[in-house]
Amino acid sequence: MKYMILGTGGTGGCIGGYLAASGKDVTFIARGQHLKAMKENGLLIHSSLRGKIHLKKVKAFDSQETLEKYDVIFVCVKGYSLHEIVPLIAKTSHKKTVVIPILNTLNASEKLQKALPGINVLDGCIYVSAFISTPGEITQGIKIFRVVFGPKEDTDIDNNLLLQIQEDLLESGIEGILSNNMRRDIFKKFAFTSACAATGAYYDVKAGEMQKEGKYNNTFLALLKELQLIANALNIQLDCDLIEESLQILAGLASDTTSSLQKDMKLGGNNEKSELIFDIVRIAEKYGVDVPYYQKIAMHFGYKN
Ligand SMILES: NC(=O)C1=CN([C@@H]2O[C@H](COP(=O)(O)OP(=O)(O)OC[C@H]3O[C@@H](n4cnc5c(N)ncnc54)[C@H](OP(=O)(O)O)[C@@H]3O)[C@@H](O)[C@H]2O)C=CC1
Ligand SMILES: CC(C)(CO)C(=O)C(=O)O
Repeated sequence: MKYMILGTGGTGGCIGGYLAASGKDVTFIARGQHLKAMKENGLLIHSSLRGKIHLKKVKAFDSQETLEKYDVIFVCVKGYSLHEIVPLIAKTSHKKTVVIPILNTLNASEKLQKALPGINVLDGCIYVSAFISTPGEITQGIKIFRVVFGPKEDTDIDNNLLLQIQEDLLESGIEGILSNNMRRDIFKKFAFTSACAATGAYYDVKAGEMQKEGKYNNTFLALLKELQLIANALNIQLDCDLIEESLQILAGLASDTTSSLQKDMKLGGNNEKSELIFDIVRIAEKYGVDVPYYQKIAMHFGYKN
């Protein structure tokens, strides 16, 4: 099975790095200094789970260089880069290729499917904390590494292929979960990240501050309560207590963790505030749900209705 990692950043570097380290056929798509470093020295992952993973030689290309077709494409770019990678997916897919977006957004899969009719786009999400620490190197910071994926409702995808992907993930040391309710699972993962990233970015605090009782933790909880109302409005049946589950994930983060939203805001370029914060306000407006905490944070970051 041939895997392509479309976007070798924090998430893609970890998925592809683990798969390649266990002998799977992986091609990495990257660009800039990071790609240059990978071509010269391979990929180095500093992992809290596995120690150092050093792949001395990797198949790394930019989006123009790769001409092959792949069986599985993990889409691991930020929400704001999604539109630019569509031609590459179209070029590198065959009839049975499955595309698995793992982004922290509620509708990445729908957007891709709309732009790529005839290609099998699954739903996916990821539990990991990782970032490019220097070109060619990824730092992975928590002990959870889980990829949840599955077909969208009412689609017909070869189940053996999905089971094979799950087996490959498990063999590589990634907790691969094949789900038959991705609407629920994406919302659960999104909810944690959205509340965590919105709180962290608004107050400019690290996970350790949010873990303690007090103002930051209260905001995190208030956002989660609003997300529960959004889930109700969208008719998403959660199989857990959103607050309990999110508190558990928060407790597992290293105290110096900041979300990728916060990191991107500090860098001053593009960021995912539209997907992670504004989208909730948009949904709330559409369904008439009261979300004062999201509203306040969205306005602070420039949301205009
Ligand atoms: N990092 C984390 O811990 C987690 C992230 N997520 C989510 O996963 C998604 C991916 O995040 P993350 O891995 O952090 O993102 P990163 O920014 O670390 O990685 C994405 C990489 O893809 C590259 N890229 C984008 N477009 C192209 C292109 N056309 N050709 C080649 N390379 C390209 C980017 O390059 P460039 O920088 O030049 O744009 C970047 O290196 C986001 O939705 C995020 O919210 C979910 C859970 C945890
Ligand atoms: C888990 C968390 C909040 C931190 O890495 C994340 O998902 C992100 O960075 O987007």
